[in-house]
Amino acid sequence: MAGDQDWKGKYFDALGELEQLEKDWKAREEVLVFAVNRLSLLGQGLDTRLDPHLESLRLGLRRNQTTERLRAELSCIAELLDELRHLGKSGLDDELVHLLSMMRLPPARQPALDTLLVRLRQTQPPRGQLLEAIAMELNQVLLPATRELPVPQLAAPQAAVTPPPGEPATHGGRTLSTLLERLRLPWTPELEALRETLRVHLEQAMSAEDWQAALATCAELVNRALGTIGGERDELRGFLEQVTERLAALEHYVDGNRSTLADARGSGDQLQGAMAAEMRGMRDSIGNARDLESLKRSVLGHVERIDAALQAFKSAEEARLDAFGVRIEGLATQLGDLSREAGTLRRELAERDQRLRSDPLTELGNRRAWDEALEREFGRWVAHGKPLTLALWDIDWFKRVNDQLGHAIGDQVLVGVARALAAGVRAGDCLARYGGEEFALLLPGLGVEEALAIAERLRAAVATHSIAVSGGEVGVTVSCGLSEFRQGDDPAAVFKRADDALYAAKHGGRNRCFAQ
Ligand SMILES: Nc1nc2c(ncn2[C@@H]2O[C@H](COP(=O)(O)OP(=O)(O)OP(=O)(O)O)[C@@H](O)[C@H]2O)c(=O)[nH]1
Repeated sequence: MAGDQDWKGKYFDALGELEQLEKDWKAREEVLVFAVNRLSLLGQGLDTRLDPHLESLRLGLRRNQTTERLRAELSCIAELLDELRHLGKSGLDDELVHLLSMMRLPPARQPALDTLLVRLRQTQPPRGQLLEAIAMELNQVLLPATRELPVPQLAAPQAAVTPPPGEPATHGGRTLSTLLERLRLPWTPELEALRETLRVHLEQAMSAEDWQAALATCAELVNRALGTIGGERDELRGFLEQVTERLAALEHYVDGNRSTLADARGSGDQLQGAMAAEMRGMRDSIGNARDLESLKRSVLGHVERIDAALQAFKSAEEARLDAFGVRIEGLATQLGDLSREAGTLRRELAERDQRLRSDPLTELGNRRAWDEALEREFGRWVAHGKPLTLALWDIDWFKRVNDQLGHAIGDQVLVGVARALAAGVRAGDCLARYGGEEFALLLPGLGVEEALAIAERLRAAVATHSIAVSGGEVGVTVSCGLSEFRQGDDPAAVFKRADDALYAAKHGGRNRCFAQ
């Protein structure tokens, strides 16, 4: 009996343990299903090939599909992830390094680039400093005239390429985007538009084919920029050759006139000599005259010779004056041509200058105009110490506008916001399109309190007026971050504070202005 009791006790103990184990397994399974669900949501958007498998995995878990089917789905996902890891970590970086190593710089600069590339190959991301050094090397070659200019302080490179939620940018995308921004190429509006398109692509997750296309666009961008530099150099060389020719012609005229003057002086001396001789002859004739008749003849002879000498001098002088007139006329034509050409060139340069500094879509100043204005106003602030405030604007939920209404309407909204902001600032304030849907404003002479009041007015103006777009109206809001220049600040520090304030405004609910 006692043995029976033992056996029963053990049986119930074992049953209890089994029940406990089953509960533990159930709990663990729930945790695992939850974790797989979350991880698959996180992975969504990484790659278009991966998305259907992740979705099917989530569905399978929800519908309690067989372990076999779940395992098959998981092995597909693992394979794709392996492929993506390879592409993201090495393939893309290799392509970037390959692209850089394809660039041929002048012999004096090539070794420096080679050394940097060797270091780039040996360094793990993030490699911002190395890329900055490479960008500087390329800048030195591309625009020697700007060698002494500092590399622009990219106040918020991360922000500029932060991927939109749900579309994570790869590390390589950010790297390439940052590198492009730091290159001091002659960004014509056309090239800027191309760079912006590329940047928007780089912000999104891309397949291997997309990468190839993006790198090809990148190479094309650099080549076209180099072409622009070459074209401008040729144009300038042509103009200088023309000016040199005209100067040579002017020199020729000056020489011609100098010899004309020398000739005139020579024939004047000749005339004077001839007249003096005739006068002496006349005086002698008068002294020696024996009768009136011979005196008359002799004097007449002298007078006729004097007259002939004068006539000769006069006609030589007239010929000289005619030649001189022709020369002067030629000279005037040459000078007229030169001054017309200089005027055309001046106008073309001014137009090109304007194009280089303006954003073709919104017609506000572009990033280049902004960088220059910031440098200029910072210099004034250092010199005079009058208040200076910087404001950054960003359209709220702009991605939704693009997603729901299309990029063309998105562009019209951008223009509408730019106009609303421009309408509310003074002529001396520098308003520029900093990038994508971001605007930057400099308010010279205003402290943060006054600037905040203006920003509030602008924010309210955008929020209360719909923007007319093709086929209707769209209402958007903007957020703004402001910061005033303080003792010891440099532009990058102020930009960073304004950007932080903008971030706070976004996270504080959007459609608001914050100052820091
Ligand atoms: N139509 C158009 N869209 C642009 C242009 N430049 C940038 N964008 C888009 O602007 C959107 C910015 O989106 P996000 O950075 O996610 O920000 P958001 O949707 O405005 O959201 P919050 O800033 O957080 O309020 C991206 O979808 C870009 O593709 C442009 O020139 N034209």
